[in-house]
Amino acid sequence: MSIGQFPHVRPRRNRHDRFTRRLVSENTLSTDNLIWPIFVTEGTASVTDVASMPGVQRVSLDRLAAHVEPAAKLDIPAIALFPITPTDLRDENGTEATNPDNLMCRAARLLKKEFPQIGLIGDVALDPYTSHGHDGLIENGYVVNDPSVRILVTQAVNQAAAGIDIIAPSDMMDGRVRAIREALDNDGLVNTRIMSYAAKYASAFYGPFRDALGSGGLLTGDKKTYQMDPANSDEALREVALDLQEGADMVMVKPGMPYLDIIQRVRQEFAVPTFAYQVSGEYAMLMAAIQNGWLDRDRVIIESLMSFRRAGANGVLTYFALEAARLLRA
Ligand SMILES: NCc1[nH]cc(CCC(=O)O)c1CC(=O)O
Ligand SMILES: [Mg+2]
Repeated sequence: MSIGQFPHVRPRRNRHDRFTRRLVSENTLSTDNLIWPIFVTEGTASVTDVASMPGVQRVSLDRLAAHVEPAAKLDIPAIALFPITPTDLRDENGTEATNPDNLMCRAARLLKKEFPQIGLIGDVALDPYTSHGHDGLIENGYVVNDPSVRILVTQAVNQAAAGIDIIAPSDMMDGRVRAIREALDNDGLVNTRIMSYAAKYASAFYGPFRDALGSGGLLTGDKKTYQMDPANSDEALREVALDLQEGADMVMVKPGMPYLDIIQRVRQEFAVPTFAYQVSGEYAMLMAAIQNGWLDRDRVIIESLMSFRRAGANGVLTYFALEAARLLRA
């Protein structure tokens, strides 16, 4: 490959100046790679801060268009919606998940009308709606699979009918991708895409998100009987293979930076559209250091997002999406 060793070979030559660095650069990060997660809440004229996620807010529907406007201006391709359900609307069975007029569906209808060009990604799982904070139904202390899937299917079809373009099941029940695909197709929603949270780990990095949703305090026990063990890697490939067989159009690995190895393996093995979620805890960690002046904000945002691209991700769900898009435009 090379003609010999130092002093003939000097890798620093290709870093000598900006033009050469540009020419030899192997990966790119652009606004095309960004998906912005958004928290929506009931009520009016309500914009509240998420304490553990500085800069992230929960917004009521009357404020949603104004909130999303900057993303439209920056040409961010898609946003991911997460509804916050008031405690009195939560129950054991997550009934509100199947209400065709729930907050998520209303948000979808509103945004489709206001910003038809922005892709809408809908989270499908029961945790925003259950009194126990789990992603599925509980029987005898166990999150049961098949009955949960039946509810997720209704939830997904309602979301798609309301204008969600990409259904993103984050629940980790077995077989839900096939069940959702069949139900969508039966309803003629053949172009609704599915981005499955295929390899989702039982992670401590979701803490701030559960604060944002108000499901953290409600959660009984942990999610280890359905989310993956952080020790496992081969299992992620089996999970992804199954979701692809079941009809997933895109797959996701979550969390992000602590799982770059998984992203890389998935991308190399399957060569399908692969997404990463830079989750709430990663955001909180970076923001805490940024706010202390310990990390350079602009550089660490771009570097952290570039790491996903290097690992092989097509795109990243990131709470930094607006900031990143601004930096990339500058
Ligand atoms: N269906 C739950 C869900 N969907 C997205 C996140 C986490 C996102 C984040 O931490 O930013 C979670 C948390 C969980 O599994 O408890
Ligand atoms: Mg699975």
